[in-house]
Order: sequence, then C-alpha cells, then structure tokens
Amino acid sequence: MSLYLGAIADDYTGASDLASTLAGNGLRVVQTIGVPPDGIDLPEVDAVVIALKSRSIPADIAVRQSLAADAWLRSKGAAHVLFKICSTFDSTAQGNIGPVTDALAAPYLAMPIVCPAFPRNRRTVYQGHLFVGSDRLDESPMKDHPVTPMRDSSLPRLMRAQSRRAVGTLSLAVIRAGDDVVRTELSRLRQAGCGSVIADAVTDADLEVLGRVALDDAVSTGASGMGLGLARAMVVGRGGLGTPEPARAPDDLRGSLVLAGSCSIATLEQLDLAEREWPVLRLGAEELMAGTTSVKAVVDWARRHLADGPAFVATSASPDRVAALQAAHGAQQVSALLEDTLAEIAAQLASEGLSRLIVAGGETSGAVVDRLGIEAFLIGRELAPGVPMLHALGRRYANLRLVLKSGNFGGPGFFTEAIIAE
Ligand SMILES: Nc1ncnc2c1ncn2[C@@H]1O[C@H](COP(=O)(O)OP(=O)(O)O)[C@@H](O)[C@H]1O
Ligand SMILES: O=C(O)[C@@H](O)C(=O)COP(=O)(O)O
Repeated sequence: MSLYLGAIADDYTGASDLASTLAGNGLRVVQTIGVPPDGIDLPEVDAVVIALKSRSIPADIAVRQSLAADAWLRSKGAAHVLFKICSTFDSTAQGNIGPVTDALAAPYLAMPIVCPAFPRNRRTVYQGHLFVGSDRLDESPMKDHPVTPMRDSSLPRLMRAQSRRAVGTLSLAVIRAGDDVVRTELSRLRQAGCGSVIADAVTDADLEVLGRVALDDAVSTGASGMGLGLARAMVVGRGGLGTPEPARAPDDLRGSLVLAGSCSIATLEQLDLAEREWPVLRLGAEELMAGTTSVKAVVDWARRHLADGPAFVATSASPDRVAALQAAHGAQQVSALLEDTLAEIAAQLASEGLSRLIVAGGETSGAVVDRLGIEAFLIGRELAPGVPMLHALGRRYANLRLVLKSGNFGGPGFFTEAIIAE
C-alpha cells in the first residue's frame, strides 16, 4: 500500500465525516479504528483515516496515540498527514488540538495550517472567528456541549491557550489573492517563528487554495473542509485517483438499531421526528442509577422491536436536563455511565445479529465501536454531508453496516433516511 494522504481523527464520527469527504472528492478511503494491527488485510486505497478517541482525554495520551498513528501512516508512504479536528474546534485550554498539532509538526519542522471550516455544514472562519451558520461559535449551541462547551469564537486565542508555539493568522484577503501570495505570507510567518497558522475560509474555493498550499508541508490540522481541499489538490495533481464505493442493494429494515447519546440540537430534533414513525425508548441516567431500569430490560425491549424493524434507544436530553444531571452526579460520571450503557446494549444486540447500527454522537460512537471491537470500515455512499455509510471490515461483523453521525450533522429526517437508505 502506498498512501497519498494520511489522516488522524480525534473521534470516530469525525473520522467518518472526513473519510466520506475524501471519498466524495475522488479518493479511495479506509477508516481504521486505532492504529491498524500488524498483518491487517486492508484493500488498496489512496487514503487511510485512523480514528482515535482522543478529543477529551489527557493531552499527553492524545499526543502519544497521535504520534503512533502518524508513524504508521508515514510507514505506508503518506507524505502529508491531516489531523482531523471538529469543525466546532471542540477542545479545552489543555488541548488537545494545540498539543497534538505541535507534536505532529515537530519532527518535520512543519508549520501546519489550522482551519476547522466546513462550509457544507455551515462552519466558516472569518477574521479568525469560527461561525456555526450565522452564529459565532460562542453563541451557538456548542456553548452548552456536555464535554467541551465552547465559550470563545476566536481561534487564534483558543489555539494560543493550547499551543507552546507562536500562532499566526492567514486572512481571507490573502487567501483570495491566490496560492503565490499565500505561500509568501506563510514563509514570512515561518521566519517570524510561528508554529502554526489559523486560516480563514468561507467557501470550498478558499479551502482548495489551502489544500494546495498545505501539501507543500508535512502536516495540517482541520475539519472535513481541509480534507476537501487536500483531496481536490491531490486528484488534480495526480490526474484522478480511484472512485467512490458503489451503492449496494436495499437492506431489510429489520435489525436496524439506532443509539443516540448526542444532546446536540440537531439530534434532539431528529429524534422528535423519528419518534413519530419508529419505536424510541428514552433512557434516563436517573433510572439507571436508581436501578428502576437495566441494560437487560432495554435489550429485551429492543429485541422485540428489531424482529419487525428499527428500534431506537436515546439518552439524549435538553441542555437544562443535562446541566441538572451533571450538577447532581458529575459530568464525567454521567457521560461514562451513559456511554457504557449504550455500548453494552449495542454489544449484546450485535452479537445476536444486527443489519444496521446507527449511532448519534461522537463520544458515544467511540464507546460503541470500541466495545464491538471493529477494526476498520470501508467508506460507502454519503447519507448527509459528513455522514457516510460504513461497511465493517473483518469476519466478525461482515454484513453489518454502520452509520456514525456527529451530533450536529444531518437534516431533520436523518434517522429515517439512514434507516431506509440502500
Ligand atoms: N441525558 C444526558 N445527560 C448528560 N449527559 C448526557 C446525556 N445523554 C448523553 N450524555 C453525554 O453527552 C455526551 C455527548 O457527546 P457526543 O456523544 O460526542 O455527542 P455530540 O456528537 O453531539 O458531541 C456523551 O458523553 C454522552 O454520554
Ligand atoms: O467536524 C465535525 O464537525 C465532525 O466531524 C465532528 O468531529 C463532530 O464531532 P461530534 O459532534 O462529537 O460527533
């Protein structure tokens, strides 16, 4: 295998978002869960996205895991590695975007371009500020995220708090002046001692400039928009690579399990709509803690419904309920309990045979996929921007299709679309 592009994603839904974007822009892609074990049999592809669950773990562990992933990707020929972060820059003052970016750049004396813009999902960066639709990041629903509440929209400020190196900026005006002007500005910033550069981007055309220029260096950091820019630059530069996976025959709807742990507004709306059509069990942390419900009871309920069609289990709750629960029991404890519970439900039902497993929420998807022990996926067709159909590789779950949806992604009817899609 000789890779054109390597990527390291800090969560699993982010990885499939990126993999889908790369596939949609002409690259053949595999997503692996963690660094692939020796001897893994992967198809011949242009890009590998290694999914880590490193967004909210201690920074030193995130750095160690990312460097191991980088070493594997470079050993397979990747000259450029993209560190895939969230398009809403999910992180804290401790990291992990800054520490991981610094560590990946150091061996190559790289000065990564950092840009979380993803215009297809309405994430744009202007004057260094990140916007979610028309809201600044700190005024968007991300301000209430259960794990990484984002209370500032200034990317240079957020990055400076996390990085040991000086952080430069690349304005939209410079980007729109074209590749040569950008290259001149980057070399000026490098001479000024910058270790990374926050770039504006509002449209895909801006990201195409960034993608072309980023390929001069060994590392970049960004969301799927950066992936789009890199993929387009590679496909043009190398005269067309691979084709996306073909669609498959329609599935029987039986055995389609949906698990939702995301509390993002988009997921809450999607669940409300799905509830009109499909059986949805709302699982409360209070009931689990009080012992008035159990994994066994939920599995029994789901098994009955899965025999006829889809079944949903959701822990998702509104920001005020999340805040109350966290205040009473501790944020990490509640997250761990709910993630473990959904993962255990998935494991028990998958061992009996599921046709499709749809998970909403990045941390939640990480917990579920880890518990199932799936090592890699082939990226299938895109169901919504940033959300592909995943075909599990390996014998254990050979016929299982998964959908790992970032909490904020997908339109209101996403769940039904994902259930009935080919
Ligand atoms: N009712 C709830 N109260 C508090 N936290 C919750 C609740 N339901 C889910 N969570 C936790 O919120 C977090 C949601 O994060 P994640 O799964 O990454 O979703 P998203 O993709 O929307 O960020 C998870 O850790 C999950 O366990
Ligand atoms: O870039 C994005 O927004 C997504 O790919 C992503 O990383 C989302 O993370 P979660 O909301 O935790 O799924």
